[in-house]
Amino acid sequence: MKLYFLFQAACFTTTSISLNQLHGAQAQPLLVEEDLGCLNDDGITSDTCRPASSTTGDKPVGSLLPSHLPEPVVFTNFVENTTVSLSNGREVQVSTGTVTQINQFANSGTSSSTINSATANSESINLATEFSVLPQALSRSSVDNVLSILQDYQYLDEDPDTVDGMPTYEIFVDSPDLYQRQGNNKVRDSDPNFLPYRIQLREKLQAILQPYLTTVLTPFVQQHYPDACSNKGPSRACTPCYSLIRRYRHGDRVSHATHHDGHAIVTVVVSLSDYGRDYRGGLYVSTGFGQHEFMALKKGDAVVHQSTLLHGVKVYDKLEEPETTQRWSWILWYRDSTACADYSYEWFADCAQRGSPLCQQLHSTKVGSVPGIDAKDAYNQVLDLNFAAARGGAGGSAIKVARAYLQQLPSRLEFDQTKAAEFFQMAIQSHHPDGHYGMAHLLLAQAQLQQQQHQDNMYYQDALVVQAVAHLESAAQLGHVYAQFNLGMVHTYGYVTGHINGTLAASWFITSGLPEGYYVAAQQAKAVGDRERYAQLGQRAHALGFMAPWRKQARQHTGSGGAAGVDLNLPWPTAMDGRQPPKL
Ligand SMILES: O=C(O)CCC(=O)C(=O)O
Ligand SMILES: [Fe+2]
Repeated sequence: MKLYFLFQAACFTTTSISLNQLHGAQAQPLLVEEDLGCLNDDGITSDTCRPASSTTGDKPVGSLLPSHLPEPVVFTNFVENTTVSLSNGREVQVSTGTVTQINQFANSGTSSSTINSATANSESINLATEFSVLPQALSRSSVDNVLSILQDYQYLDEDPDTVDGMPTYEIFVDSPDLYQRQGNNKVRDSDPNFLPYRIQLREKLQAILQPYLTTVLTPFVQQHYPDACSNKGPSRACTPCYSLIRRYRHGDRVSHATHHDGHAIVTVVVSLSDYGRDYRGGLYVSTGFGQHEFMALKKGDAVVHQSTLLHGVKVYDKLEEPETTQRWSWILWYRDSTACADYSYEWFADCAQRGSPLCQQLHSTKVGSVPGIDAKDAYNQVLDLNFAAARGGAGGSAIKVARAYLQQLPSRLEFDQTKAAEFFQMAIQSHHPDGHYGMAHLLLAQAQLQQQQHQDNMYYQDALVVQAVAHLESAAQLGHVYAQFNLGMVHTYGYVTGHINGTLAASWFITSGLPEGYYVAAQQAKAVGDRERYAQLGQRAHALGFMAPWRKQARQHTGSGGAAGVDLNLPWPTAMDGRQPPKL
């Protein structure tokens, strides 16, 4: 049953920014088209509505367990295996994989009328992208030599990552501004206590790695992407401007949220660890329906891709000796300039013009740096590009437009919750988990508002809350860590189910892998007197940046993965016992 309900405009004094934005004086009625089964037409929960009858798929809402999350699936869609001769006479084995993003509403045209009207002008949808795997691009002995240099190095960088705002645990081997990082976050590169050793370390690493760059990886990149990398003249040849090594390890960083490498015309990732033996999971590509499929990379295998590949990292513990799980990777970000100048404003301009939604999404992040562009022009282009991209099925752009309508991102768009919900729904159709998270936020804010109006403590099982939790469960299944964290809140406070389940809550908090998740789980362990678990979880929270002076701000910049404007603290109505989740 399709029902419409309104967000009522009201003024509340509240410290929550999101609530101010949702309920401020400028709030308009929000028309959300949702299958909200048990709501009356005026948006009030009917007495007969109970969450037991509410389901996501065939499971009651509130029943999703971390163990239901998909086990790591290995990517197998390789369409070609060939031997490529490089211009220097070397031969390399290459397997080509393809990934197609699938957008249901854009393809079928049968979904809701609001969405169709938003996409009426969408043209052909082409979100396919490919990548190459070069098995054994580095010899195992070279990899072992690299690892022996780094294995015991205790002082990797710990600055906040631009994708997920957690400590990077990486070290740059090379970059155009390696030793001019004063004022930025790579503090150890300008600290005399660390610098002399780092210089030596880099020399040793370069001695091993540079020959592979010169003879295998860069020739392959230049040959494989002629238009991007070799046809623009000698000074515009693709060059490995950034070279860094990153560590993932049980107990500290084990993930890197889903993202596009918009800053690299080509990326090469070389695994320095063995899939299966050292770790499970690892580097994944995000496939058609938003699932993650993992590259079963062995030591020395390289993956080569461009910015259009949606990817991330999630390292799962080994089944045996899980505490020894680790994965190291060598990452190269190429630019199309031998001087490492930034021409990224050119990279996606043409394909964006030709109507590729992904290029439009990526180009929208670059227009501000087009030489000579004035601020107003740039602003309008960013908006147009994101609208076009969203309508073409690029979920990341749909999310940005939605957040702009909520004024969670700077924008001159009028505050409009109906539009925001429409674009969140579009993102959902593109299998972007942030669409679900955004809907959950809107629904909870609505529930919180109604609760305040009605002075009613029964909102923990309100249909709005049920629907929000259903969205959180959908997002959690797609790997959304903020949603997983908030499922921890659901079971800590008994939302929807009416049962407090501390064990399940802790399990969700830990599954999120967020420092805040480990912190709350640590507090729960402390509350039940489990000192050992408290210490262990607290240590993990600390290793991921909890309490670091930059963490909160980094979280605001990165959201759950590289895009600002999403809050970990959802506007929960008060729970059945009158408590409310803390704001972290
Ligand atoms: O560590 C990896 O395998 C890849 C990391 C990554 O995607 C990145 O740093 O952009
Ligand atoms: Fe990446």
